[in-house]
Amino acid sequence: MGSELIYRGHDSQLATDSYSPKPIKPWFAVTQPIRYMLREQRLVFVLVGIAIATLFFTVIPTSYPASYGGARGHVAISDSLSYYPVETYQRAYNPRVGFGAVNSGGKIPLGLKRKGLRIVVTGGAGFVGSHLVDRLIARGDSVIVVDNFFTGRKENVMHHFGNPNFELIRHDVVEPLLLEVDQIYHLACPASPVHYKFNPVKTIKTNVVGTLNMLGLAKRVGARFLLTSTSEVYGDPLQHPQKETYWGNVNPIGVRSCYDEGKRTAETLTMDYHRGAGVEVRIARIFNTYGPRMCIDDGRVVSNFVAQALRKEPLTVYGDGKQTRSFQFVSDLVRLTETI
Ligand SMILES: O=c1ccn([C@@H]2O[C@H](COP(=O)(O)OP(=O)(O)O[C@H]3OC[C@@H](O)[C@H](O)[C@H]3O)[C@@H](O)[C@H]2O)c(=O)[nH]1
Repeated sequence: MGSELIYRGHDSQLATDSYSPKPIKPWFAVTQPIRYMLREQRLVFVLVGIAIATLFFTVIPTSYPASYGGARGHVAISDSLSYYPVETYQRAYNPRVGFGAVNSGGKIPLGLKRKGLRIVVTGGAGFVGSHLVDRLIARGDSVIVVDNFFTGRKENVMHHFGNPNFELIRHDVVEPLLLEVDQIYHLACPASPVHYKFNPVKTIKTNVVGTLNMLGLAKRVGARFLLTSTSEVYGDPLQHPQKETYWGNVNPIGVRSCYDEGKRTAETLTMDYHRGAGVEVRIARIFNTYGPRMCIDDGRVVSNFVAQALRKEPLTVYGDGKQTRSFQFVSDLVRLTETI
């Protein structure tokens, strides 16, 4: 039995001896693809192709609308909305900057969508604010509404509840607030004379302290800031229609001055943050606006007249009835506010 085992061992040795491994590839087989690339200037063509592709994706601007990019231009807008065409403050580098440079340099390859902005809208549950929120969400941005619900209503923004791009915060802008955002639309303040005269000290505090807080936030996070001001900065104007260069005729101690002077101070603060701290700003002087979601008890002339007409009551004209106003529909206002 033992010899048999020895014999088998010989067999297996023989089998091992007869094994012939694969011959190792010669060196030229490894270098063959490289030689192939080097022949007939193929490598040159590959490098030129890479260079063209790089140039195409980095230098050629994409086809975004002009309203989203580039430096500030003078936008043609109606008499009912005015603003200061302040120069764009160009930051050295910020991948999440606002309208001014969101797509500068055409860095977004073709076929990719614009990245949505993070925007806070103060007073976003109000009449004008809620329409602006609708617009911003429709174009793909993420919106945080900040509202104390003094005149704003949850019903105005309820249709966005459950949308991941929408958040609602009950907050009064006279208290500081820290949010990481790209843009700030600062609308928070009662706008109807009936409402802003209800608590005049609170009105001027909202306009001064509230605007200071929001400008401080804009400076801190590098956000673009838009102030909704008012035609009332012209006071009892001596020029008709009022040009942006007109400085107004305002009574500093009148019953409307909490709003008029409050908004004038808010404009001053806005320009000082722009000049002194380089915050990118816009100011929209909004005239008398009407449209859906306006409260029936808003107190302004359009809602008052509509309510009285529906009740078949005579329309009440205050004073001598010779006063004039510029009126605009809310969707026109929102479209223009978004553009500037
Ligand atoms: O029932 C009314 C209400 C108002 N009026 C008159 O209609 C004119 C318009 O008054 P409104 O109350 O609608 O408001 P105003 O135009 O004075 O200001 C409004 O427009 C500009 C916005 O920026 C302000 O926020 C807003 O208050 C005023 O002369 C007012 O006296 C009436 O004759 N009857």
